[in-house]
Order: sequence, then C-alpha cells, then structure tokens
Amino acid sequence: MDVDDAPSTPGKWKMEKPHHRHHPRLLLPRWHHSYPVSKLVFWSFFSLALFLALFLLSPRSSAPARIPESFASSSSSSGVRRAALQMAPWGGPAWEKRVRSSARVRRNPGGASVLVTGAAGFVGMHVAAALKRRGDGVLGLDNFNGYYDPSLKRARQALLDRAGVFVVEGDINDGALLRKLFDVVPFTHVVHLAAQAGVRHALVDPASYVHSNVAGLVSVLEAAKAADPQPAIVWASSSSVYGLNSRVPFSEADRTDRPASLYAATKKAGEEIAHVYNHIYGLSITGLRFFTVYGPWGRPDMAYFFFTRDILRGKPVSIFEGPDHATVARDFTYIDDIVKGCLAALDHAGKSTGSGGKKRGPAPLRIYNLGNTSPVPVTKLVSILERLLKVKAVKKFVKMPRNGDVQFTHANITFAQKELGYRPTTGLHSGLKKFVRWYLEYYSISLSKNDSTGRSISS
Ligand SMILES: O=C(O)[C@H]1O[C@H](OP(=O)(O)OP(=O)(O)OC[C@H]2O[C@@H](n3ccc(=O)[nH]c3=O)[C@H](O)[C@@H]2O)[C@H](O)[C@@H](O)[C@@H]1O
Repeated sequence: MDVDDAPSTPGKWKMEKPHHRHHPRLLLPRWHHSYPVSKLVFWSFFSLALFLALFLLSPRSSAPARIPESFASSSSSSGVRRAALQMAPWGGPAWEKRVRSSARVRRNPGGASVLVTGAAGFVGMHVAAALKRRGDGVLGLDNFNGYYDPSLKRARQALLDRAGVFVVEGDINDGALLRKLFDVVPFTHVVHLAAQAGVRHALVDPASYVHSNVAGLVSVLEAAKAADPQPAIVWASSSSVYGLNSRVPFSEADRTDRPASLYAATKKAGEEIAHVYNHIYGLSITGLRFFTVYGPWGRPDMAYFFFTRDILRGKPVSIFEGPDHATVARDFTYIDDIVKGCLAALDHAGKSTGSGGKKRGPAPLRIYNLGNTSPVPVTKLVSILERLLKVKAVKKFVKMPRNGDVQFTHANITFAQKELGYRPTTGLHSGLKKFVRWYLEYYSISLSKNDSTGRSISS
C-alpha cells in the first residue's frame, strides 16, 4: 500500500464545486459604473449569506476535511489531494458485483476470501497476486496517494486487474467504505498493508504517518471487529520498531520501546493497538515485522531503487556511515520470501472469536520477524548494483544524518521458522539481479549502449 489518505468519495467531492457554478451571477456580480452602490452592497451580502448557508448546510462528509488540517498544510499533501481527486467513485450494483466476483474463492477448496489493503503498493501487489494465483478470493483497496509516482501504482493495479483482482479506490480511513465492503463480502481475512512507509520522510510529513499508520489501522480494526463473521487480520509492522535495540540478531522478545523515528513509533503504536482489539473484541491479529523488503515493482523511495536510478544517470549516491566510519547495514529481504511469509501467516492465523463487536473467547495475537538473517553493508549493496548495471557509481560517503535511520538491522527468525515454516531463500545478489532486470524493462533502458564515461543511455 503503500497508501493512504484521504478522502471522502470523489462523488462527494463533486458536490462542493457546483455551488459556484450554479450561481455565478450571485457570487460575482459584474462591476459596472452605473450599477447602484446600494444594489451592489445588497447582492454582496446576499451572496455571502447564501454561500455561508450552503457551506453550513452541506453534509460534513462532503468536505475533503478527513485530511487533518496539519496534514493538509504539509508539503506532500497537495499531491495526496490531487491523487485523491482522481479516485473513481465507489458504490452501486455494478461496483458491488465486481467486488463480489473479485473476492470469490475460485479454486483452493476451503480457501480464503481476503481484503488486501495497500494492494497497489509494493508488497500489497505481490501478496494479492500470489493469493489469487493459488485460488483464493482477493479484493484490493488502495488510495493511490502521491507519496511516490502514482503511475507505478497504476501499473501495479493494471497487473492485478489482468490477474482478476479488482482494486477498489478508496481510503482505509473511510469507515463508510469499509463497512460497505464487509456488508458485500464476508471476508475471512484482511491483509492490512496500507501504510505511510519510509523512515526518513517522517521528518517531512509527520501527520501522514499518524493518519495512515495509527488512525488508518484503527479504522480497519473497527470495521473488522464489527463485521460478522470477524476476519482474521495479518498486518505489516516493521523492523524499525527495534529502534535503538543493540542486541543482535533482533528477536521478538527484545525491547521495542526506543523507536528512532516517528515511522517506527507509529508501527509500534500499531502493535499496541492490535493488543487492544485482540483483548476486547477477540480479533485474531498477526503482526509481521518486515526487514527492508526489496525486489521488482519496488518502492522508488528506497535506497536500492533510487541508487539504481542515480547510478544509471551518473549522479552521486550518498552512502551513510556510522560513527568513526562504521558500516551501516541492513537485513535486506527479497519480496518473494516476504510473500511466502505473509501467506504462511494468513494460513496459520487462527480464527477471530468475536461477532458483532462482542468477544466470545481468546483469539491469537502474534508478532513475527520476517527478515533474511544476513545483514549486508550498504557499500556492498552499491557494489552489487555497479556490477549488475555495468556502471561505476559516483560514491559520496556521508555521516548518517539524524533522520530516524538506525545503523544495523538483523532478524532472528526462529519463531517464524518454527510456527510458519518461513525460510528465506534469496540472497541479495540474486534478488537485486531480478530487480535490475525488472527495472531496465519497466523503464525501457538498454545497458548495451554506454557512453564514453561508462554511463548507460536510456532508450
Ligand atoms: O525494515 C524496515 O522496517 C523498513 O525498511 C525500509 O527502511 P530502510 O531499511 O531504511 O531502507 P532504505 O531507505 O532503502 O535504506 C537502506 C539502507 O540504505 C541507507 N541509505 C539510505 C539512503 C541514502 O541516501 N543512503 C544510504 O546509505 C540507509 O541508512 C539504510 O541502511 C523501508 O523504507 C521502511 O518502510 C521499512 O519499514
């Protein structure tokens, strides 16, 4: 999912604009030198009063005000709003038919009917496609926000569409939409991947993290707890919750009360919120702590992705270093391994025990690390990319900025191995090879034509 803001439905947005269009003369009386001043004053007051009355009488949900003010004034919010405006309206018999058909279990007897939030996001698309491939019913939900190039999200949506997965355009904060989806389909599971991702961006737009990762999660859990039957929830937490933890490898039993970024703090808050909904309402909830997921169709805000772009363009890449030039490393995890972990988590989720908002007994509440268990320095990441791209990178070594990054991540996956059968099989070199192949094809870049500096030329 990448995801998520926003809005009331586009249909509701449309209600606002016509106020001006239907009454242009009332709002904007033409100035004319012979126009009596008293009439002008009268019409001005009348227009103002009419405008105020229409504004006050219009239903609250028709305003785009579900984006909090603080968020609306942030730099990225205009992109989010623009993207929100392009969302297709939801509802109606044809739309419901499409929703039902997409969520219908095809093969896989006793299979799941799954709502995947953030389905046009990186992990969301891969999980939705994998569930569909094995015959489960899958419905996607995504708000196509402008955090990164929405055309990549549209391309993922097109891919899912060809696979038979309908991605509903809407926001996880839209409670009415979620209620409608649960009315139309008795989902057995929700794989909740819609989120505001990215560690460093939290410095730029903090409110978007609260909006998507806290308020959005609550909105999804509210809809799930009230649904009958209650679905089991599998959702994306993050390795970043380990924050300043220095015990390695990171185990689920380690402390997670020292987040280093607001992003991490909102994911940690999500884990606590999950506890509440499990405790009060009997929702089965499994949180997955993903470790730096990469691969084809990935996120352009992540280092491996924009390093590839910058290396190909001959632009410098900044490689972060810890104190005294210490290595910065990540437990990079290939997308196919993560998808296997997500599907295994779904298959082992166990049922929710509540119905109609009432708990009937204890339900599972779980957390698993999904990592690769072999941290790789960022310098190594860059040298692998250089080899695959056949271009020398222009490297700049810079002290790791205080922007929420941590120096090192390393997953202990004992629990996931034991309980889910999770076994990552793709190393960074072969994973990046697949990523680079996809990248070159997606952006139509040919490596065969290099200029004299060794820079490759896109065709
Ligand atoms: O595992 C996670 O929990 C997180 O993984 C990634 O966060 P991160 O590991 O910081 O991934 P990148 O932004 O791709 O950074 C990878 C490495 O490159 C380093 N880096 C990043 C940017 C840069 O310009 N230079 C640089 O050396 C970072 O410090 C980090 O060590 C995702 O962006 C988060 O959404 C996710 O939750």
